[in-house]
Amino acid sequence: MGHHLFRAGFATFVGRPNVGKSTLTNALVGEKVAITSSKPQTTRRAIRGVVHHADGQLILVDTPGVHRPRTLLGQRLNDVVQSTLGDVDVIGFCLPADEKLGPGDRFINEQLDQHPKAKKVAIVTKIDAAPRPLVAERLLQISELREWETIIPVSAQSRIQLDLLTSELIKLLPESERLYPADSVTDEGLDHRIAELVREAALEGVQDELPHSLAVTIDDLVERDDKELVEVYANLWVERDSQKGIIIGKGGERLQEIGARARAEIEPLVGKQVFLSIRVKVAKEWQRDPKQLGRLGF
Ligand SMILES: Nc1nc2c(ncn2[C@@H]2O[C@H](COP(=O)(O)OP(=O)(O)OP(=O)(O)O)[C@@H](O)[C@H]2O)c(=O)[nH]1
Repeated sequence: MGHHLFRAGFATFVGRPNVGKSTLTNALVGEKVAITSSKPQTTRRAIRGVVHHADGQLILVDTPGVHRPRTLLGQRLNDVVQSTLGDVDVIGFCLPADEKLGPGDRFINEQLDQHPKAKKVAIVTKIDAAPRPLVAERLLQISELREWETIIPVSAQSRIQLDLLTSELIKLLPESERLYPADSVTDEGLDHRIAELVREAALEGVQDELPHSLAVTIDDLVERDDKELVEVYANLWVERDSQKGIIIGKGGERLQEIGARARAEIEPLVGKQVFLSIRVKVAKEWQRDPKQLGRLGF
């Protein structure tokens, strides 16, 4: 083979909550957490990860779940989604193999019409969780939604067709030199990564109602000169006093568990020992209040 085209560009995954976007992103990027200080001038978007491939560089951009907004938070998230979608080379619409096409999917599909420049790929997720005939039926239904560049069935969990997905996505990117150095995986801010890890730790094992009412902010990150230690001061926001009780637990037991779990994830990330302080605070009805939302970074 002679001349070898290199491609690079941006893609984002959209889809209803829980269809497997995060799992797929992590599976493609290959590392859950990796930090690099390099920041190309090409983008201000939230980079979730960079997939390096012989033929190109696929930069995955984060989008919060597109859904029908019920609260102000939902509305804000949708605005973020819209501005991200206007900006990427490829949109991967994730639809789970093990669930029927629903009004939520059709709503998102209609939203995609507003972004004619982006190439659209249907990604059928979780094919390990559905019998073959059902996957086939789903593929047919999805093919009727619109003219896709391609439709690719995958399983992030069982690592089925992930390489194919990567190379198909790269084929749709513009010809370009590398946009990121070859060793970078993600450049998301350290504060943000840490906040996410605290949030994940807090969500482990809690019941349905709570997750949407949780937000984490980082007040301060202090790198100590006198020892190999980073001090992290985090706030964990809930909406109601009752939720505060649930998070803290009897005698503070749950909060301690959350801290220990989060610390175990943060330490490899910063490469040092971590002192983690988590304060649980109540921001009443924060999902509906613009001032609070601003403060929590939405
Ligand atoms: N069987 C199976 N389950 C999967 C697969 N990928 C993800 N899941 C599960 O589906 C659930 C949702 O996955 P996420 O990756 O969090 O979904 P998401 O679309 O990022 O969800 P939001 O963050 O709410 O938008 C989790 O319980 C995953 O373990 C897969 O390939 N196969």
